Amino acid sequence: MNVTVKELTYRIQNKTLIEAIGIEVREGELVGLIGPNGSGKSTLLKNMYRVLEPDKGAVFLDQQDLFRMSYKETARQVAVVSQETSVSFDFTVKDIVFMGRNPHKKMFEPDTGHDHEIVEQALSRVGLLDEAHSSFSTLSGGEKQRALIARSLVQQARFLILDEPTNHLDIRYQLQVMDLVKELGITSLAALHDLNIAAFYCDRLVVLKAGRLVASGSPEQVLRPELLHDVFGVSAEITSHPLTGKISITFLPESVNQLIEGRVKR
Ligand SMILES: Nc1ncnc2c1ncn2[C@@H]1O[C@H](COP(=O)(O)OP(=O)(O)OP(=O)(O)O)[C@@H](O)[C@H]1O
Repeated sequence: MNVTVKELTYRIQNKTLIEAIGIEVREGELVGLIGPNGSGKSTLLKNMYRVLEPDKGAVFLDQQDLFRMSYKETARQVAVVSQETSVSFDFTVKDIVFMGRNPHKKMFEPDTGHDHEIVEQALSRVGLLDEAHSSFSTLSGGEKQRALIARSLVQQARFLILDEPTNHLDIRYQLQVMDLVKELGITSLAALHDLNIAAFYCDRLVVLKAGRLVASGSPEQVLRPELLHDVFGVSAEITSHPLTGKISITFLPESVNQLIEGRVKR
């Protein structure tokens, strides 16, 4: 699925949180949405998964206008994995994953063997088959995210939105979740804070600053020291990693920066 965002603007109480954002996520791409705290990443994504209603602009899923679709149809096309993973009731992992079947069913329609098969396949794919009957709330953060990814798999959505999916996860689970997302190959847009992870996994990056799009392109094109300084207010050295060939960013704290400048002057 190709996703096109056109001139998306969202205001609240006369404050413009995102303004005229235009981005494209092409079939099978993983696009990273980066930007400092408060730059509008979650607001943009919430407009795209219809928790918020934009003031202006459009989103097209292939040729279909997202804002003209029913919510049920939207749920068949768009899956969301966000960082908020608490649930109010004591659901099992399997219950949570089963919820992904809802947009495909009528009210009170019983689950079929086909539904069970799809759910078990998804649990197996994310490595949680053994946890199927465990309580969701007892899972580790990484396992919860994997369960939510399994839910989006059974949803059979063609566009995956991830809002800081690796937040609060330790590095092993961060890599595991990103490996999984990459391996799925679903057209995906992910808000990410870790720029090295974004550089490693994403096909392209889009950068927000104060609600506006300020750059987009491959990680190599986007992650330049000048941009990091301008957008995040930090100094950084960018190298190409000898093993992975990917961009690697070393952030330089102000104290180190002063030391380097001092040496250069001497
Ligand atoms: N309901 C609201 N009313 C007023 N301002 C809001 C509201 N929701 C968000 N904001 C403001 O909009 C801006 C963008 O917030 P948003 O959560 O989209 O940023 P973000 O880039 O996802 O940030 P973070 O990286 O911290 O998660 C922030 O300044 C935030 O305070």
